[in-house]
This record gives sequence, C-alpha cells and structure tokens, in this order.
Amino acid sequence: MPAEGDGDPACPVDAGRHPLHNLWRLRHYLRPHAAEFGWLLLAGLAATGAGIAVPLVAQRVVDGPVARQDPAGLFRLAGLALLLGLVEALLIFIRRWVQSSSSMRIEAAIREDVYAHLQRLPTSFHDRWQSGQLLSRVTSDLSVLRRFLSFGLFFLILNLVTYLAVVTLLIRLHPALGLLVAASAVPLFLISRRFARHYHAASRRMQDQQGDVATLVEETAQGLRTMKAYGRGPELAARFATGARALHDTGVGKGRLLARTSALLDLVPNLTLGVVLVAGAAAAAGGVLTIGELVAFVSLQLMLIWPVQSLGWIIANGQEAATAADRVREVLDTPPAIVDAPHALALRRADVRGRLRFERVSFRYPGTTAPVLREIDLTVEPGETVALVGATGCGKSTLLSLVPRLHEVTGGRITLDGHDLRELRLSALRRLVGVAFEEPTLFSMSVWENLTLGRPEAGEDEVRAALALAQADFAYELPWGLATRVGEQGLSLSGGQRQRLALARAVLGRPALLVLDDPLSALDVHTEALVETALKRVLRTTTALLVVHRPSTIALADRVALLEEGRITAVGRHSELLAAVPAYRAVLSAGPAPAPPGDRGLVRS
Ligand SMILES: Nc1ncnc2c1ncn2[C@@H]1O[C@H](COP(=O)(O)OP(=O)(O)OP(=O)(O)O)[C@@H](O)[C@H]1O
Repeated sequence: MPAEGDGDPACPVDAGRHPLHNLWRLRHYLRPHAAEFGWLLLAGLAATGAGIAVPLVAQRVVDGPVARQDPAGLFRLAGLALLLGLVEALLIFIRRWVQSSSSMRIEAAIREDVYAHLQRLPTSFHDRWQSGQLLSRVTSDLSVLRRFLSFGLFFLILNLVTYLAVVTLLIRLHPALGLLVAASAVPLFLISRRFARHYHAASRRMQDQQGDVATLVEETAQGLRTMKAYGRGPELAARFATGARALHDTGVGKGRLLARTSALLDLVPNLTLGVVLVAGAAAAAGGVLTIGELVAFVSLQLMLIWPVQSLGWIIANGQEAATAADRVREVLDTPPAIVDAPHALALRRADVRGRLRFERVSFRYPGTTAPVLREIDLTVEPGETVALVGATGCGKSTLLSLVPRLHEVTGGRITLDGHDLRELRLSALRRLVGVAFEEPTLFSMSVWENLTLGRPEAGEDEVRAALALAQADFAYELPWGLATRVGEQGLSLSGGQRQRLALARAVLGRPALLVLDDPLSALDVHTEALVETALKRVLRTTTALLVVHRPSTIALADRVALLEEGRITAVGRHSELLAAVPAYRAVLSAGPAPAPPGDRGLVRS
C-alpha cells in the first residue's frame, strides 16, 4: 500500500465525501471573475425576462386588439414583442462573447496552479503516478471544469430561475394547471437524482481510462525504438486496443445513460403539456380562462421545455466536472513532502567549506517496508572525492539522491558543514549541489537553456569552461551552436553526447558539492580519458560523491566506500580495499581494469 498522503492515484483522497465537495473547493477560482459572472448572470436573466414577457404581450394581443379588432393597438403590441425579441438576442450575444474569455482565464489559472504544485511534489510522487494520468488531469479534466464553470453552472442557475419564474406566472394565470406543472418537478427531480448518481461513477471511470490510454501512448512514444527492436508492436497495439475499447465502452455507456435520461426528461414536460392543452381548452370553453390567457399559458409552458431538456446535459456536465475536480484535487491535495523548514538557512557558495557527513542515515521508499539504506555513516571531507561502489541495486543512486534532497532521509541525518540538510533552504541547497544522473535528461529546449537550467545567470565564459571540461565542445558544431534545440529528451544526440552535456550542466559554476551517478558510462575510451583528466581538475576544488561502475573511473576518487545491501561495509583507499576486502574485489572483478597504483593508492587488478 502506498504511504498515506502520497497521493496514489488508486486511492482517491476524498473517498466518502459529497460528490460535489471538491468542485465546491475550486470556487475561489471564480472569485476574481465574480463581478463578470454577476453581469453575465444579469444579462442572462434579463434575456430570459425579455423572453418570458413575449407570451404575456401575446396574451394582451389576443385578448385586446385581436378580440376588439383594433389594428393600431395590434401594431403597438407587435412592435413591443419585436423589441423584446431584439433585446433578448442582443443580451445573449453579449453574454456569450464575455463568457468565453473569462472561462479560458479560469482554466489557465487552475492549470498554472496544478503545474506549479507538480513541481513542488517529491520525486516519490512522480515515481508512483503514471505520467498519462497527470497529463489527462492538466488537459482534458481542466477543459471539463472550464465548460462547467463557464456554461454548466451558468445555465443551471439561469434555468432554475427561469423555471421558478415561469411556474409562478403559470400559477397566477391558472392556479390548478400551474400547480400541475409545478408538480411535474417531482418526477424530474427523481430522474435527475438517479441519473447524477450513475453518471458520476461512469465519468470517473472514463476519465481514469483516458489517463491510462494517455500513459500507454506516452510510453509507446518514449520506448518506440525498444519496442520496434523487440518487434513488440502487435502486443502493444493489442494492449492499446484493449484500453481504447474499454474507454469506448464506457463512453457509449455514458452516452446511452444520457440518451435514456434525456428521453424521460423530454417526456415529462410534453405529457404535462398534453394535459394542460386538454384541461386549458376545457377551461377556456367554460369561460374560466380567456383565449389570450390560454395562449400565454401554453407559450410560457413551452419555455420550460428547453430548461428541462437541457437538465440532462447540465447534470452530465456537472458530474464530469465533479469527477474532474476530484482528480485535480488528488494532485493539489498531495502535500509537497520536502519543503523548507520555518527558518531555513540560505547558505551561500562562498560560506561553504564542503564537509558532507552522513550520520546513521537510513532510507525507505514511501510505500515499501524494507529500508534501501541502513545506518550509513560516511564523511566526505572538503575537497575530497569519494566513490561509491557496490553491486547493482544496492542503493548507490538512492544514497546520491539524498544529497540534493530529492528524497528525504527516513532515519539519521546528513550534514553540510555541520548543518542538517533539512535546515537549509531547498533552493540554496540545490544551487550548491551539481548533479548528473545515470540517465542524462535533456529538455526540449536549446543546448544553452539545458546547460544553464540550474544557473540561469551563468555567463558565456562559465558555459564555455563547463563544456570544455566535459569534453562537450561538439555543442558549438551543432547547426545553430548552443542555440540548437535538442529534441525531446535530447534524443537527437548520442548517449555519450547527452552524458557530456549533463556533466557540463553539473559542473557549471563550480558547485560546492558534486554528485555524479556514473558520469562517464556512455563515453568511448578516448573521450573518457579526456573527461577524466578535465574532471580531476574540477574535483580538486569541490567535495564530490561519485557512483562508479567502471573500475577505471575509480582513479578519480581519493577514497572508496563499498555499499552492500544498503550498508557501507568498507571505506578506504582503492588499494587498501582491493587488498583486504574480498567483496570489493568481487564487485570490481566484473569490470575492466582500474588505473595503476599511485600516490592515491590505486592499483590495476
Ligand atoms: N522509486 C523507487 N521506489 C521503490 N523502490 C525503489 C525506487 N527506486 C529504487 N528502488 C529500489 O531501491 C533499491 C536501490 O536502488 P538504486 O537505484 O539506488 O540502486 P543502485 O545501487 O544505484 O543500482 P544500479 O547500480 O543498478 O544503478 C533497488 O532495490 C530498487 O529496486
């Protein structure tokens, strides 16, 4: 089970709450547009008022000029009806015009907040959420919300007011028939309630399925080469077809539910209209109702058909918006686990000596029971380079990720110059730490932007020095030099090129701490030797922790720490460990020979 508050997509945060609870919690996005919304509503109500007035004018036409055969009065009242019609059309136009721009702004505001929150959430959150589920939340769910906040909600209010106003007028015109029309609200309410319940569940299912399909498409796009190389196209296509079919079935189910409900919603006012026509004609024949009143009554009642018919669509839209709000709040309600302490210290580069100390550090991934790291004690002195060596899966990358606080220690503490990392301001800490991961990620932006990601203020000289150090001068040879946009995830570059750019990014600005996860793994022997030579110069001026898989890279380190199943079992010079620790020899024996022994105590095995 995932850890509580980790925002696992499988456990909706608000299970058990009222279906509209989360939609209600988004009301503050409407607040900046309250005045606009008020005017819109006013325009809508005025248009409805103008519409309602037309049958009342018709009543006067029939009972007045038509009955008295008075053409002058007829033209006056017809002119009034025409004017009311024009006013109604104008108000509807104004309302629609304004409505679209405010709804787009509301959607953009929510989207910005969700994106900003995603940035603050810990890596453990992103480890556990499928990217397609996040994607569908910031795209389709927000569009659904926009539609509801701008149209669904508006028409819900407008139609309700229209219904109440018309029914009141009907009761005044003929109390018994008016009450009959009012009573038809009971079956309408029951039908709507039942529909809302079923539609809510179907909407949630469909929006989740949309996320699943988006995930599948995204994974396929990212892993296209692997998929093709292994000839797995048909299997993936079959998986996709299953997901798409499930989505289709849910969509069809929803459509049919809406169709059934719309038919029932249509039936109720039409049945009532039939009864009214018969009873109204009888009342007119009996002299209880004038012909004009009957015309007005029926015309007014016809005005209820659209609000009732649209009820199905409005409820459907509302339910979709409610589930969209649930899904968006699942992200927004996940607390950013790694945040600044109240009086966090903003250490500056100039004030840092660079003594990094792990004190009885333990770590367990959220949602798992077994710790990956146990009781780690390790000190890296200022300017020292320590290599982490260990079998695959023993926890090396995890240990590195604790330094820039991508994950938070679950036991013990890590200090920099005696300050617990949790007492440092996150932004300051991350500026002090240069990081290059095993899988170098480049974003769809220019080489320059990729390089200066963590240090946007870096100058040309610094960038040039970093590129030279990482043997990445090839970047100047790209079609537009450093302005060249590298493709999605830098795929248009080779693995070695990407790794060198990622290394240049890490060393840019000479960080106080350098954390490199096997930074030379994708380089050819010649480039590796060149990068090593340059890197040695940088390592002299900074404290560094390196994950090393290849014995040749150990030459960069002053000391080596052997990690076995989450524990550090030996620390020392390479030569000492090689001589005294069989497990160390065993880990290295799989790789190529390390550099010859020198004053750093390195030996060639
Ligand atoms: N996000 C995660 N959630 C849960 N467990 C994880 C996560 N990432 C890694 N692990 C587990 O933690 C353990 C250590 O992983 P880690 O990547 O730190 O190992 P490593 O020593 O760097 O391996 P390698 O040398 O292959 O890169 C592994 O058992 C792995 O399955």
